[in-house]
Amino acid sequence: GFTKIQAAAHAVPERIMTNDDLSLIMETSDEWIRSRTGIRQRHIVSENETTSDLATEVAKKLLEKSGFTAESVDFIIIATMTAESVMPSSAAKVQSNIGAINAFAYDLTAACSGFVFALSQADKLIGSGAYHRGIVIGAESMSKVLDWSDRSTAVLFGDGAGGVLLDDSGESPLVLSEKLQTDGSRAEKLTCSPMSQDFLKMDGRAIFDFAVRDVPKNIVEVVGDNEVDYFLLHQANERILDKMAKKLGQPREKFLQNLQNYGNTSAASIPLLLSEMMENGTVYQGQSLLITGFGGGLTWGSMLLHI
Ligand SMILES: O=C(O)C1CCN(c2ccc(-c3cc(CO)ccc3Cl)cn2)CC1
Repeated sequence: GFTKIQAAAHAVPERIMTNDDLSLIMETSDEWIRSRTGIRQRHIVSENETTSDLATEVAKKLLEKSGFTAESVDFIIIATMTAESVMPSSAAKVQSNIGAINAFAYDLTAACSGFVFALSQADKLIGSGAYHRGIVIGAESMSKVLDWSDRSTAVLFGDGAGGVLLDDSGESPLVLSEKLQTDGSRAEKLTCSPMSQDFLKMDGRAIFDFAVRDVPKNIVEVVGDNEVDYFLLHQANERILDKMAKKLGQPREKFLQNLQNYGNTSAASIPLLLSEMMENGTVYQGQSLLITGFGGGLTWGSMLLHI
């Protein structure tokens, strides 16, 4: 059968940092952050909490919600740019933590497009008939890779994880169309290399322009003349969502948003939004959703899903 989303789940660290909390440790203000980004607060991992811990929490919730056993899972893909170790991968740790003894597991890095790239791959693993059930998670502890002395980026990001459990029980295609893109020639505009002590750096103007110029073209191509119930875009900035809605000639309320509560959680932002919106009944089976990631690489990509 076709790929089907059997469950969605999310997990965020307990600790909350408000904009006012940030204004105590750096030259910023709640007014500036809210007016320029829409963000009001973000969740921050504790000292010994890792990306794998967040991903493990999501995986356990997915098994609980779906009722499937860990032994029945064939693969685990974690989209992350903040794995606490390269080897072993976060996915391998999650595999062990949940006892998914029959699953192969790997991490995928595509920055804020990671979840979309991973979901596309998972859809093909299942669509090929080679595998039947899998877990795809976006998980980040961005607070561990930020330059906390750079107020232009430190206020934008947050920690969290979200994911989906997929299997091959679908009666009709999940993915109606998709387009994944990369432009490595603009790689220097958004970088992060913790290994060489280089924390997150961003040319905000260049990335903002990239989001407003290149991403809408990708969305138009993927949507075609299909109806879309909701657009679940990477939760980077509220003003970008405003501009996207205008550029695409779609009602702003179709562009779901929770960045006010979590900040930009990179690869976790789309699955975190999807999980919350399914939990509160905004999103439900039978709807057409457009998911779009965009960020470092530069990478960007959309998938039109009939869930
Ligand atoms: O208004 C201002 O002065 C500033 C102008 C710059 N801003 C930006 C710029 C870029 C991003 C961003 C980041 C990523 C990385 O995940 C991906 C996608 C985007 Cl569009 C977020 N905020 C903040 C407000």
